[in-house]
Amino acid sequence: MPEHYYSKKPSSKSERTKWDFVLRGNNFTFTSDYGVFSKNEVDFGSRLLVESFEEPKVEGNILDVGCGYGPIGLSLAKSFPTRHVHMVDVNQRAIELARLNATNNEVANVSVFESNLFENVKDTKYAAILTNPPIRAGKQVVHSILVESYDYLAEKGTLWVVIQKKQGAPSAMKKLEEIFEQVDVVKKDKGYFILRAEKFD
Ligand SMILES: C[S@@+](CC[C@H](N)C(=O)[O-])C[C@H]1O[C@@H](n2cnc3c(N)ncnc32)[C@H](O)[C@@H]1O
Repeated sequence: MPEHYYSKKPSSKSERTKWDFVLRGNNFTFTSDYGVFSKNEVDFGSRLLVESFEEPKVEGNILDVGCGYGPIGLSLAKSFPTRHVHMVDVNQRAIELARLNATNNEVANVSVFESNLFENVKDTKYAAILTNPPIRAGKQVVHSILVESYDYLAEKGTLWVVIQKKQGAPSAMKKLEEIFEQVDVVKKDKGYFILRAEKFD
């Protein structure tokens, strides 16, 4: 069986790497590894997503779906210290690294837990949900994240998605428009789209 970054228990050898990266004006030292998405630097799409993100108008926690080693959730937790950020992933190696990165970067307002999609997510009133979705897991998984997010958002809560045009941005946009009251492309850069969907009721 080929190894994927979205395996529950990656079997690839472990060889951690550590590097510095600035997100939203804050310095981070990240540890990543084989068997997780983006081993050597923060993915361009993830960076575009966090740099485009605007603080939600409503009270509430923030959720990062498919957190990997943690760049999205940790950068938002650092930017918005009064909010709590939940970070979930199906990949146990990613969860372990996200926890380590939270500790090493002194980010305390996060909870990192294992979840297949929203399976273990209990909060249903998130102010914002962000995702750089697992394209390689298939369109069904990606669209499940988009569709199910609606039920986990507070009224006026927003879903933020980064997706490349060639990897399905137009169909993701169409799917979001079927469910959300307001959907916008807030940024386009190098073929990456940042989609923002708002729930009104
Ligand atoms: C494109 S990567 C983004 C990782 C990380 N957010 C980043 O910016 O580097 C997508 C992530 O989704 C996770 N994933 C895949 N299938 C999932 C599922 N069914 N439920 C939760 N997470 C999943 C993968 O393990 C991977 O970490």
